[in-house]
Amino acid sequence: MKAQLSIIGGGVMGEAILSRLIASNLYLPSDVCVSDPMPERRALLEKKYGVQVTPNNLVAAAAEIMLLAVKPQSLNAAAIGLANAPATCIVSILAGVTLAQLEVMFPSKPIIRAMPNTPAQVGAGVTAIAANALVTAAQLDAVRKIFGAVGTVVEVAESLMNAVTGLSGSGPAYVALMVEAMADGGVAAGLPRAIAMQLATQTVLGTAQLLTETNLHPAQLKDQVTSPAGTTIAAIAQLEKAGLRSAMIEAVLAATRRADELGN
Ligand SMILES: NC(=O)c1ccc[n+]([C@@H]2O[C@H](COP(=O)([O-])OP(=O)(O)OC[C@H]3O[C@@H](n4cnc5c(N)ncnc54)[C@H](O)[C@@H]3O)[C@@H](O)[C@H]2O)c1
Ligand code: PRO
Repeated sequence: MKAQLSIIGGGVMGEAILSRLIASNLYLPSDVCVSDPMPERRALLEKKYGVQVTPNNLVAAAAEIMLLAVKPQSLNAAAIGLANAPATCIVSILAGVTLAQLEVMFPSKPIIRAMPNTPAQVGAGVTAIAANALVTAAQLDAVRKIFGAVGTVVEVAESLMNAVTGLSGSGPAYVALMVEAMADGGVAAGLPRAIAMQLATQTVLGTAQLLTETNLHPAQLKDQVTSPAGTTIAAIAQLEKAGLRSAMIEAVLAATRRADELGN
């Protein structure tokens, strides 16, 4: 059952990446093997995507690219026996786990550390990647294509990967919290829940699109919305009083520190 790509851990992120790789035809289902100890996960992934599945990581590891998608806390258990696995290139999406740690587990292997995020499920993710010195240009290109199928890809110095984790890796949760709170505000002001959710999500989506397409600085965008003595400045005064900006900065820093801890 030699596969071109193996995914060790078929959970939320493993499936998010898998689903887009199959949908975009980058890999045929028969070229992918997913390893997971949970029979229900294996059954679901086999049925939904037609990929090979196995409970045995070593079987899955006989692939050209091995994507590690287990929790950092499961890495030691998952890596047992994989050090001499024939996979040519190893890709890890584990928060906090460094290239140096992976190089101890997988000596003399080309390794790429990556940090995607959950909008990958709809092809709108962003993934940062950092490669060790043994990765060839062809391998880097193949891994860029994998993450390109789930969104945009940026290359960063490995020293910045925990900051990436704190910002874009965990970021979808911050935005989801904000959408939920904005919708709650709308409901408090009398809107039906479904309409409040539609207005909140489309406002976030549209604002992100506007910033991306126009290259406007966020402060310019804010000024365009904010009329003198109008509604927006009344809201902004409340957000500043509640320390929204400082809370967001501290949140990203806390997540970055937690990624540091997960790597220790
Ligand atoms: N969820 C996110 O937003 C996100 C974003 C970027 C990176 N990550 C990283 O991706 C990794 C996976 O996160 P997730 O949210 O998909 O977790 P998850 O718990 O949904 O998936 C992990 C999967 O690994 C399987 N597993 C456990 N032990 C295993 C073993 N020994 N061998 C093989 N498989 C095993 C589990 O059964 C589970 O299906 C984490 O390291 C996390 O840091 C997650
Ligand atoms: N989810 C993982 C965590 O919370 C890593 C980034 C997003 O640890």
